[in-house]
Amino acid sequence: MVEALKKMGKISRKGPVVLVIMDGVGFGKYKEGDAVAAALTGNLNKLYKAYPWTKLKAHGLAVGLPSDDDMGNSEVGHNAMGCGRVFSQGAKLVNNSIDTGAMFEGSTWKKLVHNAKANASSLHFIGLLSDGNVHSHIDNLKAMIVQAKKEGVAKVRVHAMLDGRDVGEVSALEYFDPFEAFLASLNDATFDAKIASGGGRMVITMDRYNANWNMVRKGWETHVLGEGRQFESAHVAIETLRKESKAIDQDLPPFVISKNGKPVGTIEDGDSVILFNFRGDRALEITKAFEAEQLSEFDRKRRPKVEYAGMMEYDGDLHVPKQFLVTPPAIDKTIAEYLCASKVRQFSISETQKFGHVTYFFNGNKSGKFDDKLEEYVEILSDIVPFEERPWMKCAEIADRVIKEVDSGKWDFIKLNFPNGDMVGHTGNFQAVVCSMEGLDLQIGRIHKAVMEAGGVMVITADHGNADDMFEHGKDGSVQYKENGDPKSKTSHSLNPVPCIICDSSYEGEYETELKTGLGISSIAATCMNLLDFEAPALYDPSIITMR
Ligand SMILES: O=C(O)[C@@H](CO)OP(=O)(O)O
Ligand SMILES: [Mn+2]
Ligand SMILES: [Mn+2]
Repeated sequence: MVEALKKMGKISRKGPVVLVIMDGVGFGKYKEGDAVAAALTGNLNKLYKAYPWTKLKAHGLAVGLPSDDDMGNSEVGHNAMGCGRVFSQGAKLVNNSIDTGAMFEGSTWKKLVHNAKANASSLHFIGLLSDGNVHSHIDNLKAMIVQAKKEGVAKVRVHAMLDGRDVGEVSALEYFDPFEAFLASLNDATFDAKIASGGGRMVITMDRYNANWNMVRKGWETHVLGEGRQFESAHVAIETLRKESKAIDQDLPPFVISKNGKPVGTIEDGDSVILFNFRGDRALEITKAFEAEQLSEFDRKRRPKVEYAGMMEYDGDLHVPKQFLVTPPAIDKTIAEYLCASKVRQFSISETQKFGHVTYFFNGNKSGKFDDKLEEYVEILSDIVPFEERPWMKCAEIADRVIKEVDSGKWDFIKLNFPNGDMVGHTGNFQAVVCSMEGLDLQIGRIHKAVMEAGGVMVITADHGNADDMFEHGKDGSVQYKENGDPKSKTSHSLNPVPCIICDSSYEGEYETELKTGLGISSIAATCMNLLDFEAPALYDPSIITMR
């Protein structure tokens, strides 16, 4: 338990502190492909003119990733904002665990390897095959396979999702081809490793926040049951399905690798299974499908009795999965916990696609509340559509509810996430992203008006960039083009900084109008505490405002 925060006695205001997180909206580095700059955002433009604002770092070391070459993502971004400081994140912890050999000394690894050897059964790996380092890294997988062979496992099967969302939108063969060659180089009389199934990450297995369990059902059928369209290799599957479906990697239909009509790697009783993704949001549902005694979300048809482990513990409240390879960052003393201890009434909202971001990620990957009486979480149901077809998503519905809650006077701290810049940004469709930003801007204007009328303060920021960087650029900064002359779309997050605008309805000179520079998004937590008239805990990264 944390202690109540100390009141500063410097700020008194009628209305709430409203933290608006514009997911995936940064400051573009290049003019071309910056959909944030290209959009008509009259409201944001006005706010930049009227209020103090600064830029915050949202990638790499500033959010606990291994290096400044790593783009930010929602997990590490919301963790940082929610706990006020920076923890070494999954990507880094898994690297360390493999480099030091700690993973292979651990009881979970030993148990799964022993199980596969004792039963002369298969060790399966399920996960995202790329070096995106948001959910997984291919090098981790390779290290585990090499080690499995060394320890005498005879049969390895890999169930691999195509990425195209944290890496180039049609880059899958850059990972799959060398990976198949890597497996071939390991195979000999004692060892047999193969890719057994796969598909686009937005089609199978990696759903999140219960948005679309059909994806998990399809993943189960593909990986576990071996049901689906058969191909002789992942390479052939990807080439064929690309030609037929015209889909980019993340949307490629599922495939099963077979020999003589028989899938090469269904998951059977006695097998061991490792989900090698380290990030939890898109790992929880498939984990539930393996672990739950009863599953109401879909009919598994057959549930093999396996030893199942995740790369990490994905939910620190519910302790899911039961077994994992690497201990997650010990994120504690979050802003929500401090605010509950200080009797601050808090309201959190987003639509399904980002609901867990302002709850589970914000609370350090814990799904529960700290205090039911002080906190309310609201989820607006997301549409199940390609978001380039509905780029406004549910931003108006989120704003409607936020305005209602601001008007109610019930809350001291309101936080919300608008998914538009990110979810539409990932589609790579420039026009749709511009539209998403314009839709979002209208809602920012509405919320701003309500907060000002209520005598509150609105803090506008983001967890990382995406919409600000929609074209591929070469090393020299030039736009990369496709054969047909269109710019190559960039579907992944950017390395760009994000805004922090402080729109204070009742500013009376309590703090300097010049905001600090050079800080990261972890400073959002202390800033919100100050705006609520609390001293931030000494262990938190500095506030963006300097109190007078
Ligand atoms: O969609 C996701 O899972 C990631 C990208 O891999 O995006 P975000 O971190 O914004 O949730
Ligand atoms: Mn995000
Ligand atoms: Mn994203």
